[in-house]
Parts: sequence; C-alpha cells; structure tokens
Amino acid sequence: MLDKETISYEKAILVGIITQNQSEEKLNEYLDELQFLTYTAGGEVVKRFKQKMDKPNPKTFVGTGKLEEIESYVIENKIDTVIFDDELTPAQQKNLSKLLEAKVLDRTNLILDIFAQRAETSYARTQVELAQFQYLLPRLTGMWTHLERQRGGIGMRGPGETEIETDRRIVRDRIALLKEKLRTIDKQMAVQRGNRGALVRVALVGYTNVGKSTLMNAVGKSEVFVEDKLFATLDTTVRKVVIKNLPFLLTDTVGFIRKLPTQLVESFKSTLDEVREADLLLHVVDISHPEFEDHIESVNQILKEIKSDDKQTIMIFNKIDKYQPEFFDVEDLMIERSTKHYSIDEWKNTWMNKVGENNAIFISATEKENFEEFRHKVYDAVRDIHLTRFPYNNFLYPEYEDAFEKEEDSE
Ligand SMILES: Nc1nc2c(ncn2[C@@H]2O[C@H](COP(=O)(O)OP(=O)(O)OP(=O)(O)O)[C@@H](O)[C@H]2O)c(=O)[nH]1
Ligand SMILES: [Mg+2]
Repeated sequence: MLDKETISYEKAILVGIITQNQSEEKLNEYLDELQFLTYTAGGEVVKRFKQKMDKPNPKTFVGTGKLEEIESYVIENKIDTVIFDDELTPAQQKNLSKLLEAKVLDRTNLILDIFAQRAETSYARTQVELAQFQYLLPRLTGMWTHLERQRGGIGMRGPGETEIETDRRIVRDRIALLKEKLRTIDKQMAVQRGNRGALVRVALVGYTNVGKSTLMNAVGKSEVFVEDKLFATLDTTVRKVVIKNLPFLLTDTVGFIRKLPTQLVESFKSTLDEVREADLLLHVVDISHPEFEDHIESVNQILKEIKSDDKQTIMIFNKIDKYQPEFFDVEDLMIERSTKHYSIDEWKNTWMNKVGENNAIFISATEKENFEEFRHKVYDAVRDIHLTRFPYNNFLYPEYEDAFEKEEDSE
C-alpha cells in the first residue's frame, strides 16, 4: 500500500554569533535565511543557538561553555545535524565533528548540498561536483579520522602524512578532470551562444526566490520550474520571447544569495556567462522581503565580481501584491518611523528615485499587476538596443503603441 506522502525531515539546530560586524538583528535575519536553506535541503530546525563574542573561537567557532550547552542539547534531543551560519575553517570543522555527536555542517556545505540535490543537467552536476571537491580539499585532514577508524588494522599507525597526501592528490586530479570537462562544455556552449545570431539578449538576475522564473513563465509562456524554496533554478534556461512582434532572447539564471560560497561563484562562472554576455539585465527584487535592500546589494556585488555591473539594467520590483509596510503607531514614542513603515509610493521617493523612471518598474508577476507597463519598458529597451545595432531596421519595430501584437501573443 502506498503511504501518504511522509517526508522525514532531519532534526537540525542552527548556531550563529553576534559580533561587532554582525548585530543580533542581522544574525536573526541570517538565521531566518539559514532556516529556509535547511528546510530546502530537507531539514527541520528545532532550535537556534546564539553567542555574543568579539570574534569566532579559532578552534571551535563558539566558546567552550556554549559548546557544552549545544552538546547536551544534541544528545537529549537526538539532533541529527548542527548547522553553523558561517563557513567553518578546516580546523573548526574537524574539532566540532569530534566533539559533537551529530553531523556538523556550515552554510557553504548546506548550499552545496542543495545545489547537488537540484542539479539536473550534466553541466550543472559537473559544476557542483567541482565546487564540492574544492571545498573538500583543505578539509581532507579532518576527514582522515573517519577513514582511519574504518580502516584500522596492521600497518595503520595513525594517519601518515603520505596518505593524506595521496588523498589530496586524488582530489586534485579529480578537480583538474572536472575543470577540463567544464572547459569542453563551455566551448560547446559558446558556440551555441554564437549561433543565436543577432537577437538582443536579456537576462533575469536577482536574489534567490524573488520570482525570476515566474516572470520568465509569464513573459515567455514557457514552463520553468517555480517553487517557494531556495535555488529552484540551477540551470540557465534561454527562451526566445516575442513582445509585439519584437523577438529577443530571455535567460533565466540561478539565484544569488548572501555569503555565497566562493567556490560556487567560481564554478558557476560559466553559467553566469549568459549574464556576462547579455545586452540588458532585468534585476528582479522581492520588495515584500524585509531585507530586499540587502539582497540588491549582494546581487550587485556578485555582478561586479563577474564584471557585469556596468550593464544596462532595469530594476523590477516584484511581489507588490504581497508588500505590507509595518504598522506605525504615531502615539508610540519609542518607535521612530523608518523605511519599514514606508508605503510603496514613499519607497519610490527614496534612492529608487535615482534609478530613473525608465529603469524601475513595480509589478506582481503572479497577479500580472502593471504587466502591460512592464512589457512596454522591456520592449522599448530591447528596441533601442536593436536599433543601435541595425539602424536600417527602424521600420520593423515601431513605437510600442503602434506595434502590432503577433497573433499567438495576443491576449
Ligand atoms: N505573492 C507573490 N508571489 C510571487 C510573485 N512572483 C513569484 N512569487 C512566488 O515566489 C516564489 C519563488 O518564485 P520563483 O519564480 O521560483 O523565484 P526565482 O527567483 O526563480 O527563484 P530561484 O530559482 O530559487 O532563484 C514562488 O512561490 C512564486 O509563486 C509575485 O508577484 N507575488
Ligand atoms: Mg528560478
């Protein structure tokens, strides 16, 4: 008999620290995100541990007292996994794995794990595998204790440096092999991109879970995987889209996240080539998310890393249907009015003002609010790019208002 869908979640606890650079408020935001990541990876968070410290303990990340507290909680509550918000050093990971009776993961681990679960094409799998091996390489010494226990026996007097070296070499060889494999696929992909001809290229970029794929589906009438979990999209999807007779290429890309593991940015660089080669970026923002400004900041940071920060960009403030300012009580003298209490119209008068009318749009991809305006803006931008390239094609693409809707595209 078939069981009703029973998902067994691993029991997890989260650990984070409050430092001079990371206030308690900030930590809470990060832990909220870490909890969402855990859930995406198949875990259920039952408790959070926080500690205030000047800087992380180089041996155990948190202090000894806190670690004891965590340890007894783990034992009493049969916790499977302890997840640290920051990337642990190889030494910390090694020590913590010894001291705690549970799997020890950090944010990077978790993200890599989700990526591994979700990678579908051989290209995405190769990229994730490469990132995983790069993460593993400096941590091999920590793993040795496990291997050692398994092997034991004659001639195994502790982990000899030579054996660690052998393991390192195997991993290094594997890394070299994966890089070679990626290079080959990259070449093929570059050829494919080259074959796409003169069409203007538009790429959807943005933080994870902001609605990029939803928007792609809404514009392109395509079916891209949408889910209320993080990193629903790992592979880039390119679709030919037509707005009022004007064809262009629209790319959906992997979402970005704060504290993105450097190995991942590195190995996903080729996926991000689509972004690098785009003529126009649509930077999608989930305006209903309390930290959306932070999200924009980290997306811009990554765009800079891949040298795409100077591209023409339209900011798409999505999910306006869900946007809810915090209630501001005028009589409560303890609370100062801040951006949390802003209406969308007030937001428009902040720095958003400087983005320029043509480069910002407020929409709801699910409710199709302001969708006509969105199509208009994208049409104008794509048309401008097209006309700078092919001035003689002027007659082909008139002003938006005068352009005819292609039959298949009309509503
Ligand atoms: N309320 C509301 N929800 C939306 C809107 N647009 C998207 N969503 C929801 O947000 C969630 C994430 O949407 P996706 O389209 O998968 O987001 P994404 O940016 O592609 O995410 P990744 O691929 O994970 O980076 C889904 O549950 C969508 O239904 C919107 O305008 N309003
Ligand atoms: Mg997506």
